Amino acid sequence: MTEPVPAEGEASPADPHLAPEPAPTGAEGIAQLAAAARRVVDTVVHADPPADAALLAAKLHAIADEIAGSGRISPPRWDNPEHNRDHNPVTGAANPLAPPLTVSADGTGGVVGTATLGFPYQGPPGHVHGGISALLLDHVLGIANAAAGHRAMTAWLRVSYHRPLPLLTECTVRGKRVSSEGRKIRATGTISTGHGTHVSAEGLFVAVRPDLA
Ligand SMILES: CCCCCCCC(=O)SCCNC(=O)CCNC(=O)[C@H](O)C(C)(C)COP(=O)(O)OP(=O)(O)OC[C@H]1O[C@@H](n2cnc3c(N)ncnc32)[C@H](O)[C@@H]1OP(=O)(O)O
Repeated sequence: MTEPVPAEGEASPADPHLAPEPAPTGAEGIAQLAAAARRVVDTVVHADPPADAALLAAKLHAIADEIAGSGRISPPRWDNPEHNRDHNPVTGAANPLAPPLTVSADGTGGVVGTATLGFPYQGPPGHVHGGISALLLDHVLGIANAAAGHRAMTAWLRVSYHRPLPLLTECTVRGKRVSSEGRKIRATGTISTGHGTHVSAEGLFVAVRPDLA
């Protein structure tokens, strides 16, 4: 018996990017979609303009329409930490904009995460955009505060760029709450690689008012 031949444009069952396993549900399914979307973004940033760009764009729009057809989640709220965790632009597995950075406790009261940033995050050639470094630090300092029991918003963040942060190199992002005084919390953090510290930051965070939290 001959194998059915996929129609033109239809993925072959041997396509390595198709998951033949049981369909994932919930957060796992969204994370899988986000990972695929992240790969599309990375590929588009790299690509020479393909001859059939308009056709490919139409296919991507059709996929987006199909995904949108499954409905939209309700707006995020402070009291839904899972949503905030999964959808944020730094560690959010459900957010294609997130590298994503994976963060855990560092055993000394702070938090630590690692990520390897690719071309979508490029600023100076071959290096990470400074605004992206600030984003990573802002968020990781926020997680450090949350881990220390403070749900807080950034009032100010001072970022120092010591040396360019290379793309495609695993970097380590650390954050730690250093003090708190009433609702005001101070935290510091760094981004480093095997070559040392590339970026450091200190910030003032203000605990979310109880009527908003
Ligand atoms: C785990 C999840 C991690 C998520 C991390 C995400 C980090 C973020 O991106 S947060 C988003 C960016 N930040 C923002 O949008 C914040 C916008 N600003 C605000 O909402 C408010 O100005 C806010 C919350 C900072 C402070 O407002 P409010 O809650 O009314 O506090 P307020 O009474 O004005 O000030 C409290 C104290 O902080 C001080 N303060 C407030 N803002 C500042 C500031 N910018 N600089 C210095 N001090 C400040 C005040 O002087 C006051 O001090 P004191 O108690 O000694 O008199």
